[in-house]
Amino acid sequence: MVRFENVFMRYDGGPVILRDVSFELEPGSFHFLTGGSGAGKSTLLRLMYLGARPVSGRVHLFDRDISKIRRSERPAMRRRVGVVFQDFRLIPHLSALDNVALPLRIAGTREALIREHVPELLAWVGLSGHLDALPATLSGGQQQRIAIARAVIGRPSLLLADEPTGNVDDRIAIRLLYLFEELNKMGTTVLIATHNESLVRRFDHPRLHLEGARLTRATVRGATVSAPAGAAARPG
Ligand SMILES: Nc1ncnc2c1ncn2[C@@H]1O[C@H](COP(=O)(O)OP(=O)(O)OP(=O)(O)O)[C@@H](O)[C@H]1O
Repeated sequence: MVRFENVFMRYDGGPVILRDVSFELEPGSFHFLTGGSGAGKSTLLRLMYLGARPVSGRVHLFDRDISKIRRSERPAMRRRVGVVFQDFRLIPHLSALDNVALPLRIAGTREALIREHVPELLAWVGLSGHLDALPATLSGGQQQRIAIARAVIGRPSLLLADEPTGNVDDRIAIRLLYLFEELNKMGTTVLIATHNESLVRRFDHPRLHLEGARLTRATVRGATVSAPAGAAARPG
């Protein structure tokens, strides 16, 4: 689904953000991505949704080396990836319903289906009373839930969520995690970047952890940190 091989990443000659990072996300897997503020979590996600290229090393998405994907192919590949951005990136002049409906409309889904499924999902995330609201009239937590609904509505092959519960209380955070788990059960590969340790410990999924520009893979419930995640994949 996603494979990093010896990836180095820095911005414009700045400090190294990712150093020799190698790992693989198997299809259908569910991982948390943890690390302190500035550890490079968003950068790692950016490389996966074709928002950046590594300085060296290779990133494979859906079995394609991202450096070899033609510009014309990018929109189709991006459509297979649902992204919850840390800053939401909602379209300000569209209602909650229309923001969430957007990926379906782009994919040509029938309007009748959109009118059925989008309100259902918005109700699940607790926004049934806000279908026609513009993002600016909603709280940060409500906007975040629209962003999540938009990312999952098309049942993407890969879901990348950057701090998706950063603006909601624990009760809603757990409910959103259940939503991601449901999506995962239907086949979506999920990677969630988060600072929320209690959430990581509550849900039984392995974690990838960034520290000092290196990636490690931890076992269930984040109990022990083992060898670098890519160790097995490296030659020699
Ligand atoms: N577009 C950019 N240009 C230059 N530097 C950047 C850019 N994006 C991120 N950085 C820098 O890269 C480093 C890693 O940032 P990144 O956002 O990936 O970390 P993070 O782990 O997601 O942090 P947080 O948890 O605070 O969101 C930081 O030092 C940041 O300032």
